[in-house]
Parts: sequence; structure tokens; C-alpha cells
Amino acid sequence: MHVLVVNSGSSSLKLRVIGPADDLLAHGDLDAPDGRPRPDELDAALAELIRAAGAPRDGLAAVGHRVVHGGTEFTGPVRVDAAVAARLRALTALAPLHQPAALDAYDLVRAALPDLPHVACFDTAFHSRLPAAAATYALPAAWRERHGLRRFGFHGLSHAHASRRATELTGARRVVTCHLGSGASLAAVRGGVSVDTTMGFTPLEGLVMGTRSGTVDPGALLWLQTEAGMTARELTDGLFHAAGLRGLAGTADMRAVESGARAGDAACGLALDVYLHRLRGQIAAMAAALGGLDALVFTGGVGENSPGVRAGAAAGLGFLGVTIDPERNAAPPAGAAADREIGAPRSAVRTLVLAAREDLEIARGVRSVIDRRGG
Ligand SMILES: Nc1ncnc2c1ncn2[C@@H]1O[C@H](COP(=O)(O)OP(=O)(O)O)[C@@H](O)[C@H]1O
Ligand SMILES: CC(=O)OP(=O)(O)O
Ligand SMILES: [Mg+2]
Repeated sequence: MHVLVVNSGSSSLKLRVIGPADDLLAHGDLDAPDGRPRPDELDAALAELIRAAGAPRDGLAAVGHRVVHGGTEFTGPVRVDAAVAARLRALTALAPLHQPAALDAYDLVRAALPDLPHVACFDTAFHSRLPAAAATYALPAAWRERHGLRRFGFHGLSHAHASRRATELTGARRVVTCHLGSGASLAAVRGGVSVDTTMGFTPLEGLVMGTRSGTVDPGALLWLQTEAGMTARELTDGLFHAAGLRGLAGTADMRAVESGARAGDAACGLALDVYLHRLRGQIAAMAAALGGLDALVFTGGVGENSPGVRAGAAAGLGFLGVTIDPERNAAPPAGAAADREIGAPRSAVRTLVLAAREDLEIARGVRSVIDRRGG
């Protein structure tokens, strides 16, 4: 079964054709300022992609879409029809900065390929079995009940893929996956189930990110409103787009932060220290949720490509049994295979670098829906 995977991000639309053996048959990235590609460009890109995959237009069996939020209703991949699409639109308020791009892309791709089944796969789904202790905020009952305030967690497609792959490669049962891209989060995975994660009600909680703050004292945000006169809009903009590495070092690009730090730039040095301090603490928190750690996984643009961040994270985690091999950590990936082990030979915890493959997780979700329907 050939699956077209549509992954819409904040500034690009990634298209992939995945074959029946998880083979990547074709790929193409489209510029999508504000998350929206131009319809004519999309049509041309789809035609080109299908040609490159060597499949006739009717050789595609289905389309899979990454959708950030499934709310409490969608805890696994689902076939999208008009009614489901409307319910997904209704979740926009829960992820106003992420949800619309995916649904706009869905509308366009659905219009281009109207006869194929379209399946939505959710960033939140992998975390849908978080224990109540990990999912609940200690907030007034009326707020939780009336507004459904709880921790959802995100990046689940990446965490699901990375933790499954780590278990395949090492047999590990208790796995902490570090998805470090421009957005970043951790998951604590026991026997394939996410039992804790660092993002919460929104993709703002937890780690320091490229442009997002991660966790800050909610009292500071109240103070900015009541004493500094900031509006909700200013706070949203600051916390999502002007904070994180950008807020500390003036750039959201970890490569620039690391080279600045090496050159002695104080702001870059501080940004890296804050990033790593939070990362180490949260990895330890995830290990505590698992009662110990068998494997630690780095994935995402930073996780896959920054030996410095991996070494800096591991440096404080010897007490958990994490020891990485400096040479393996510094070595570039051999060929196209990004997946590799960087743990020291006798380390109690296996440490891996794995390619972020949300596309494979989406293709897997699509197949499960199509197969279930006897297709
Ligand atoms: N060699 C590298 N060293 C450090 N950081 C890197 C390197 N290559 C890419 N990155 C970082 O990866 C981040 C983007 O991650 P990625 O997962 O591709 O993003 P997105 O979340 O948008 O999909 C950027 O902050 C970039 O600086
Ligand atoms: C949910 C989320 O944070 O996604 P991204 O990292 O792609 O912004
Ligand atoms: Mg990403």
C-alpha cells in the first residue's frame, strides 16, 4: 500500500510517499508561509511527487495527515469525512497556532485527491493513556471540569516511532525519548505506553525551545498582565515566538547558539546553559516517572545533529546510569542511516540517536485504519 503523508508545519508543508515496506519512495517540501501552501503549487507538487514515486495517480491507496490536536475524542488515527473535519476544526481553540495549518492542508489535498481515503494522525494520541497523576493540573475543579483543562502532550508521532525503534534495537522497556527540534518535548515510555511527557495543555509547557519559553512561573505571567499592562495577545506572541533560544540569544537556531557560545558570546553561553539545565532536569523527571531508565533517545533536528547538546545533557545524568562514548557521540552518521548508538560500551543505559520519522508513524496509522475497514 502506497501512502501519501502530509505533514504541515508552521513554515513548510512536507510531502512523502511511503511504500508498503516503509520505503521512502518520494518526497517534496513546499514553502507554506503562515502554514498555507498555494493551491496551484500544491497541485504541481503532488503530481511531481506521484510521478517520482513511480506510482500512477491511482497507485496511491490513502493519504495520512499529521494533525496536532485530537482533544479527548481522537485517541488514535481516524478516517476523515466532513463531520470529522468539522470536529477537528472545533479543536482549533486548543492549539490555535498549530491546528489551522494542518486543516487547511487537509482541505487542499482532499480537493486534489478527492477519491482517496484521508486519515488524520494526532500528536496528542500517543499520550492519551497518561496516568491521571501525570495528566492532571492542580487547578480549581470548576476550571478543570468546565474547560477540560488537563495535560495532553504533543509530538506523539515522533515519540511513538522513536520509542518503538529503541525497543526494537535494544529490548529496552523503560525509554525516555527527547524530541529536540524547533519545538521540543520529552516522553517517558514504559512498554510502549507514554506515561509522562513535558508538554501539557498546549505545546508551550516544558523544555526551552527555539522560540517558545517552556515552563515559566504562572505568577510571572499574571504579573506581566496586572503590573506591566501586557495584553493576552502580547503574551501569546512573546511566549510562542520571541522566547526560548531566541529570547535568550537572539536566534532560534541551535547551531548559531552553539557557535556563539564557543566564540565566548555571553548571551549564547547562557542560552545553552539554560537549555541544558532544563533538559537534564526534565530527563531525570521522566526517568523518575518510569522508576528507572533502560534507554535514552535523541531525535529531531537538534537531537540528531548536535553532539554538544547530547553530551551536555548526558553530562549531568551519570547518577541515572547514562554514560555516552565521546567518540561515538561526535562521529557523523555513517551514510544515510542516522540511527546509531552513542552509549559507552558498559553504560547501564543505552543511548541512541534516531531519525525523527513522523512520516513512518503516520503511514502506520493509515494502514491500521484501512486494514481495520477490511480495505
Ligand atoms: N548541526 C546542528 N547542530 C545543532 N542544531 C542543529 C543542527 N542542525 C539543525 N539543528 C537545529 O534543529 C532545529 C530544527 O529542528 P527540526 O526538527 O528540523 O525542526 P522542526 O521542529 O521545525 O521540524 C533548529 O533549531 C536547528 O538549529
Ligand atoms: C506540537 C508542536 O510543538 O509541534 P512543532 O514542534 O512542530 O511546533
Ligand atoms: Mg519537527
